[in-house]
Amino acid sequence: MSAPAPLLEARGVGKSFPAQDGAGAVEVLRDVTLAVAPGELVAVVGPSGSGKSTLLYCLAGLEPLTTGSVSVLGTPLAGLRPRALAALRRDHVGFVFQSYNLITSLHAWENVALPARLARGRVSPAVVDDALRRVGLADRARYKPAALSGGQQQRVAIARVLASGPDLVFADEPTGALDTARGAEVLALLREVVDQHRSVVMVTHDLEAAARADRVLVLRDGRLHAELVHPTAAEVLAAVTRAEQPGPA
Ligand SMILES: Nc1ncnc2c1ncn2[C@@H]1O[C@H](COP(=O)(O)OP(=O)(O)OP(=O)(O)O)[C@@H](O)[C@H]1O
Repeated sequence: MSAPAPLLEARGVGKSFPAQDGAGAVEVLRDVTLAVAPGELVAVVGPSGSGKSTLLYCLAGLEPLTTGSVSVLGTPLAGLRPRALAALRRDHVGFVFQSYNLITSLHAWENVALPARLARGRVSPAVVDDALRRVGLADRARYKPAALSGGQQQRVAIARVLASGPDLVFADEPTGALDTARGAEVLALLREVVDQHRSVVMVTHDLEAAARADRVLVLRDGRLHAELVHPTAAEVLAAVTRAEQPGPA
């Protein structure tokens, strides 16, 4: 039997930003090639500044690439007009981002309901209630984001993913603002997402979170430095420590 088509494919992705002193460009990602299959939970780890968040933004179509290509569900993002790109994200992609997150004027329940409503025109109230209950926030449904802690806002974002059921979820530090027990619950919910043949790509500094992934990609200076399959937390730590060492890769 042939392998399932990847939900996400990146080839030779490079990203440069203009240098802050105005002289030339800073190369942040170099030649990143990867594929994520349905049912995979992939973690991206690496030293601070190695390009993890930039990679996530590029893969999610939120940042234009300097070189290379990204395809989501077989559709190359570069060929899409802004409206088609927005529709692809709306219908198939979910985000758990600290800085691309909840709509401040809507309370938690409305934030959870919104993506499903936009994608399908309707949402079942019971599904929204259930998603909030599963992240432990049933009693905060009518709270606006400003009245929620950082960790609670992250959990609302997870509930939004549970309620809207996107094929591909990008998560930036999904356990970052949570204590160990809540972090473990969130990882269990992300595992449920991939068990439904969907995919999750998460950037994390949390070794225990990375050790719950099927695959861990280690970035160093904007390049893929190593790939670990079902590693332990100790193996992730060793790989990140190696990536932090100066000298040739
Ligand atoms: N908009 C931007 N303009 C210029 N440089 C940027 C921009 N965004 C990111 N960078 C640079 O790209 C590099 C990688 O940043 P990025 O946030 O992707 O790293 P990271 O691995 O996620 O870091 P951390 O673990 O500290 O969050 C950094 O040196 C950063 O200064």
